Amino acid sequence: MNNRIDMTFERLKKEGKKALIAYITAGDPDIETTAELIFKMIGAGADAVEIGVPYSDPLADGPVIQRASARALKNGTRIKDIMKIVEMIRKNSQIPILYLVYYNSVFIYGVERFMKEAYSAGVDGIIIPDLPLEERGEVFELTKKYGLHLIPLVAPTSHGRIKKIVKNAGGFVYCVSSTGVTGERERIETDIKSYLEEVTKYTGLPKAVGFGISSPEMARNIKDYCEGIIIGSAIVSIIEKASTKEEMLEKIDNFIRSIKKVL
Ligand SMILES: O=P(O)(O)OC[C@@H](O)[C@@H](O)c1c[nH]c2ccccc12
Repeated sequence: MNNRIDMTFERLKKEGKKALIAYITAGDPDIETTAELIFKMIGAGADAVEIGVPYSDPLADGPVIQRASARALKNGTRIKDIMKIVEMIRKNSQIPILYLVYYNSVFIYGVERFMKEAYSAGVDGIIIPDLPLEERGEVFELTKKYGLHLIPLVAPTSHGRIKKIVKNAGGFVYCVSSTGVTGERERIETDIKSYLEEVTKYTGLPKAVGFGISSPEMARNIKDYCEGIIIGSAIVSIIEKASTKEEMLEKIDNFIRSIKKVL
């Protein structure tokens, strides 16, 4: 197996560490800055990057990422530009790269064309939060054909469906910490320990937890039960609030370091 996602989780396991998967919306605030921010996150210790393809109706996203998507679309970000960012990162880094993309964007672009170009650019895995189960077979065949992992999402309410959801999955399982949309939460109400133990019954894949994690304390409380932490809105929020690019890059650097330190 030479998918970068698998290799990274294997390496971290040997080191006794957990993965930090950092999310960013492509094209927010603009495509060049997205590339710079990704390099900054890699330098600060992120173990994988999740690049969000902006979409007009991001139903799984809370207000912070919705606004990021709107900004990115407003300045004309296209899938082609995002593929170019990935190619650029690949010239300098072997970090695992994931796309977070809504099904409609993939469908309109052409499922096979999307997977083929993603693979050639250097993408390792795809997350499609709204992929209908009926379409999954075709999408899975194409991700497999191009050596990409299709990352499944499970929720604390998945229970009996977990087995079906993780079938054919590769890379890791995205364990949604709580029901609802993406975004920072003051605390996570789910009993993470028993939830993740339940997921472990159905799959030996690494588990990464996302939704609502925004501080080192929260990451520390969860990390013992999983193999990775995913952070999105807290990162996007720094990007949104910064008044200069320098401030943005510096704050992202500090934030990623502060989380990585506890993992
Ligand atoms: O933003 P949060 O709460 O830190 O959660 C991660 C999340 O942003 C990222 O993985 C993501 C962005 N958009 C999504 C849509 C569905 C599932 C997950 C996502």
